[in-house]
Amino acid sequence: MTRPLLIAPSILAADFSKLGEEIRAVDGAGADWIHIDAMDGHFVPNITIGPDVVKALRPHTRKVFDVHLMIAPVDPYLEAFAKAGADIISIHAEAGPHLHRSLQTIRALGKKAGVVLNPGTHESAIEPVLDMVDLVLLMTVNPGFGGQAFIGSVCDKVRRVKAMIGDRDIDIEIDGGVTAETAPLVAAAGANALVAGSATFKGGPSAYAANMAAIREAAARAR
Ligand SMILES: O=C(CO)[C@@H](O)[C@H](O)COP(=O)(O)O
Repeated sequence: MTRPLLIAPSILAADFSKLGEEIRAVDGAGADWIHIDAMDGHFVPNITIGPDVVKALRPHTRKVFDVHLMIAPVDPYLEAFAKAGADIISIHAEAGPHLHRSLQTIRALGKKAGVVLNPGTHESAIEPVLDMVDLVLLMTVNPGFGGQAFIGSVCDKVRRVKAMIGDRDIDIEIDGGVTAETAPLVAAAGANALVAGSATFKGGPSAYAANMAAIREAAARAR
């Protein structure tokens, strides 16, 4: 079965002085999911969005809130992000301390669970938890900042993860440096959900629809 192609603008690249407006703009411009990056200044060298901001943004769209937690340890924050309105909560395999327990908690909170791998982490780290997740997110940059260069060597890992997943009902999402030029590489390798920050938000609101359409069309041609 071919999974639907999904475009998830990362609001890390949006204008933080008007995040609600920005979310409404990408919603209207064709975003499938809204990707929200929560960074703790410890697991990654940047601090961004917490659950109170997610809660404040929730009324601005009915689209799926795809929340990527770059937090270690993450367990103390799962409930707060769930209550704030996250639909998918993704956590890093590298963040620990107990990946299996954290995924159990996310599912027990009634949310979809995602597991994330940094570019330098082998996919064997997630094999034992594949039956507990709805999403595998493969980073194509080292996490912490938007606007970094795409790491193409991750494409081989996308292929291997796709094979490992088999017929399980799991989306493969890519995050970092996704553009109309790099999207075909990961789509051809088997990814179906594409996070795009800089490539969506460049040029301001009047460009968002065309920016996302360019990524979507380039990826679709490569599948
Ligand atoms: O999680 C992260 C970075 O850690 C990403 O979601 C970035 O925000 C993607 O930004 P672009 O590379 O698309 O600008």
